[in-house]
Amino acid sequence: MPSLLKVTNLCKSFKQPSGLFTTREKVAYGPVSFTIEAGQTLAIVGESGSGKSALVRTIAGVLKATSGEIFIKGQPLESLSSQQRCLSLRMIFQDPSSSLNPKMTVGKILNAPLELNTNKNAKERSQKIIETLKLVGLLPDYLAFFPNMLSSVQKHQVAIARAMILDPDIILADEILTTLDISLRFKIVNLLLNIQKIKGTSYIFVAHNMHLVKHMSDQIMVLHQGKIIEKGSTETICEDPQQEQTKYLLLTHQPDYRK
Ligand SMILES: Nc1ncnc2c1ncn2[C@@H]1O[C@H](COP(=O)(O)OP(=O)(O)OP(=O)(O)O)[C@@H](O)[C@H]1O
Repeated sequence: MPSLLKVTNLCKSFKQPSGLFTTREKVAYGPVSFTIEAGQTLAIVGESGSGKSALVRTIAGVLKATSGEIFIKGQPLESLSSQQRCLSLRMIFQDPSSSLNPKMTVGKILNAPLELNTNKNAKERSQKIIETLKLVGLLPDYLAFFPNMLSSVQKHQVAIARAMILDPDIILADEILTTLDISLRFKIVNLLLNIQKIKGTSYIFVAHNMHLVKHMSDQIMVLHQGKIIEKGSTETICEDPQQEQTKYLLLTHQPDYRK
């Protein structure tokens, strides 16, 4: 049976000006290969500029890969319609304060993907919206709220609801916890773990905080200057890191780390 997500030799480079009339290729990451199965969580970690965001943005379809392939359940991602992609993969962006349209109510924000990607009628959409709000721990009262009426954690809950409303197989989350303080981070992590238990969703997480990564991921992939320098089960990577960069990441986020 094919893997839920298979990434093969994926590369991304950007053209950058190097003189008045010349450009040069700047490699953001690659070649990168990995697989993820249903219900698993992969954490992508690495120092700033190592290519984490560019990688998840490519998988989400926001960036076009320079080379390499992405397969969902054995099918090339490019062969899927935009509707099929949305039903397979949804992205949660870094800062919900800027990714939620301030002019739309929570109800409209959650209705939009259903209207665009499903054949549900108004009643079915309304039921799905209420069910999804419940899944993320919000009451139906929030349907009429605008984003500026929500606390930062509630904005995260709505961003997660917007990603979950189509019941995707995979959620891509790019440093979604950085704007929250530590207790709220754990609230959101626990919410995501609970959703995973109920729905079997797979997550790909870009994260800096190794403590949270340890708490919620099954696999860790460490990027350094666009290359995978270490990859394995969370337990193995955290207990026996092989690379200096991995040890440094663990050291900076785990005061009790002694290796
Ligand atoms: N749109 C772009 N145009 C040109 N170069 C880019 C672009 N986006 C990213 N890069 C470059 O690609 C490399 C990887 O960037 P990326 O944002 O993926 O790193 P990151 O690991 O997510 O960093 P951070 O943790 O700071 O978000 C960097 O050198 C960056 O300057």
